[in-house]
Amino acid sequence: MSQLFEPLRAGDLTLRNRIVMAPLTRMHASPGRVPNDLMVEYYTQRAGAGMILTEATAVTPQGVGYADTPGLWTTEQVQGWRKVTSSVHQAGGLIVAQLWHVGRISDPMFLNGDLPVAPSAIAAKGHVSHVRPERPYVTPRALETAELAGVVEAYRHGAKMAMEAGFDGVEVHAANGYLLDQFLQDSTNRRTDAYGGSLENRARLLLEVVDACVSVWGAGRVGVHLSPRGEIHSMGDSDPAATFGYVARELGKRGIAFLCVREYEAADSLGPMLKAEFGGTYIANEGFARDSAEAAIAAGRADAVAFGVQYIANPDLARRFELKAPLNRPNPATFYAPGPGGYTDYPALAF
Ligand SMILES: C=C(C(=O)O)c1ccccc1
Repeated sequence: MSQLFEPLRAGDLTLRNRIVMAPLTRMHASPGRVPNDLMVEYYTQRAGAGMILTEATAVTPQGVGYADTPGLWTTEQVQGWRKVTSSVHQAGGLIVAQLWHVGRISDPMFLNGDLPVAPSAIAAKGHVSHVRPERPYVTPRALETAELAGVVEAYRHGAKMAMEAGFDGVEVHAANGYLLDQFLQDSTNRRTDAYGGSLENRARLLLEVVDACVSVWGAGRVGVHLSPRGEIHSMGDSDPAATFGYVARELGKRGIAFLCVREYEAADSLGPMLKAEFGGTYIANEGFARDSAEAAIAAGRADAVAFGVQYIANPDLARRFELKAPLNRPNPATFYAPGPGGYTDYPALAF
């Protein structure tokens, strides 16, 4: 019998199956970065997932880097997200907010002319054309040591806003070359204060943010997203196994609800080591299909698997997996397009 459809405890969260909706930035929030009715429909359609991890959601205006991505720092944004969470709950779903700060992956056009902030004044290479005007990344401003407590408080505020918005928990976005990942990896963090240099120092901001979220939610409703392979946004670390192994151990000591790792299914994945070091509920993300997810769970390689593109195109993915039904084909041309096309118009099974 496949374990994919068995319930799973992750801290204080109970997933009805092991099929997780991965965080998917789609840029469909209405102006003011407030979730709109289309987002309510989109997430409600996907409530059959064991757990929905929302698209990355900024905790502060300083942490924004793309047009129309949602926020979670104002009352209006809380009200918008509450429509999403209550509709997902009415459909029997579980939904966790992914808390985000893009750091250097921003631009003065999003920051009222200010420079993006980062651990060090090192610009990302290239540009992100598919979701932003074709402009090279600017060189960010290194955050002052005295500013870092304010960054932690922004995440604590976001965690509180997520609770007011009716979420079941929060996931700290520490992956994909955004702020917390920029502090963690030594290619982007050249600080000489207590937040740079040693592995412990580079992980300090992430762990202070996790502790702030735990102070709001309790450990049982806090997760973390990591991407040790570091390809995105010209990231890199001189010893990923040591860096991410340390973080996994520290998160395990805190007893948080889950660790979700963007690991692909590659043979050289750090996933098995990270799962062992963490010791808690481990969610593997990226590069899995139904059968390989089932095999990974059966082999004890993961407790659950997060699916991204498959959830874009298949609102009822969990049911399709259970019935071994064919999947809708995703259309990359509409991944970031406004409106219902490619967002809420993928069909569910008719029966
Ligand atoms: C939040 C994102 C991530 O985590 O990669 C993202 C942002 C823009 C486009 C795609 C994905």
